[in-house]
Amino acid sequence: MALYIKKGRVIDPANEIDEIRDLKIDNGKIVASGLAVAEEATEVDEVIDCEGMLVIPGLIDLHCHLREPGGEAKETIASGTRAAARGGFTAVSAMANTAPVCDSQSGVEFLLKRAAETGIVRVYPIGAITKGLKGQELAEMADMATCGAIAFSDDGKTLSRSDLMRQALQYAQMCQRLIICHCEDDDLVHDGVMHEGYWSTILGLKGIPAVAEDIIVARDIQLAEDTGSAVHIAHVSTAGAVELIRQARARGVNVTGEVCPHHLALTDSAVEGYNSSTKVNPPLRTEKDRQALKEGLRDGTLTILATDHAPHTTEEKAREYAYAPFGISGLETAWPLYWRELIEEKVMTISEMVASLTIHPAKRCNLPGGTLSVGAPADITVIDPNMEENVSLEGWESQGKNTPFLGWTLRSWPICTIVNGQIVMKDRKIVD
Ligand SMILES: NC(=O)N[C@@H](CC(=O)O)C(=O)O
Ligand SMILES: [Zn+2]
Ligand SMILES: [Zn+2]
Repeated sequence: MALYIKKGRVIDPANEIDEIRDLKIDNGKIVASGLAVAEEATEVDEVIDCEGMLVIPGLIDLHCHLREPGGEAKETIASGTRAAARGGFTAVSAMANTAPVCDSQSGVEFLLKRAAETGIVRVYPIGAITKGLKGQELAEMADMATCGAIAFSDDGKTLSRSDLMRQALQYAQMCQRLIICHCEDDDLVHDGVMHEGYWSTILGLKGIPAVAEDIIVARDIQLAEDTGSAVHIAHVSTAGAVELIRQARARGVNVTGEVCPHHLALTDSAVEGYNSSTKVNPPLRTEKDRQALKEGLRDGTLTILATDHAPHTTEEKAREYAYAPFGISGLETAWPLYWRELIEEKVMTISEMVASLTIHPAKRCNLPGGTLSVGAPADITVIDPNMEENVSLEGWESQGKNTPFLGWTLRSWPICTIVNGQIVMKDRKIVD
């Protein structure tokens, strides 16, 4: 039995395709792509009529937190990958800040094994840079790379010691892996809980200055330049960081940066009301920063869109603002938020936005997928660009209900997610 995707607007940036086409899927692969391919379908085949829909490569999230092992009350690989599928993602990479930390071969193997047993989208492990994320001793990076770690990051924490970051960059280059940097100077962050500025003063909350981010972004760029290694800046949130990345790229440093939906859609004014769902690392910044992120995406300084999906329990987020954990549950609202901020605001073309969620992250980490080429794995997402939906917890798959977007009416939603030729989400519901 084959699966046909009929008459969708196929957008495949890697192949410079943007036209109405059919796709044929068989044995987990795209086997044909063209104008009247679906006409050969017989009764035994399945045909999805996609008139008026966008058919794009499955979305790839380079930055999410699945919490398993150790944080199963917040999320599991099962619930997190269901949230991913509902959000149109066919692959996610899982950060290492679990308990225990994913800092060894057994950690990577555990993740891959659990993902094979319970995950419904592809899961790629990111190994820790330092043992236990403690920032004191390098983890066994080469071992982890051999058994499947696609990149290394101490995300959740800044690696303060520049000597270790330098060594990590050298090792990562040897094992042809990317270092992903969480950039916040710990001393400047201190016990801040939101962006330092007008709103932190008004609200009486301790601030995190923008320069806390800029300073570490500058350091990591300098270290990447010094070692000739590749570096990727996670969750870029400040105008200063965008400018540093722009200048570094112009002089040939191998640096990329990613942007998260919440930093595009919200500013620090959203903290008014003390909704702890707005508490995130790095914090929501100012309008000037938000516009700088958009300009960075527009001019190609920032090439990757990621969610930084960071689920927490309702109990933890119910604490007072200062004591609630940082993080936003982002997989299920990412696409329509990007759409609102980047397409409706005419920052990027649809094809450019799709590239930032597919071929760019795939290429950066040497992952399969990211295209709709004949012969490629059939990881495909179908989007209804006109569907309007209110963000609500009805049908929400992530265990983390910590979203600041409840009640927002958003347009353009994923309606079908196909992983390796299998339909895992249809009509906004997981196919069990
Ligand atoms: N982004 C967040 O606010 N939180 C992340 C950690 C991180 O991405 O730095 C988490 O693990 O909860
Ligand atoms: Zn981080
Ligand atoms: Zn993160």
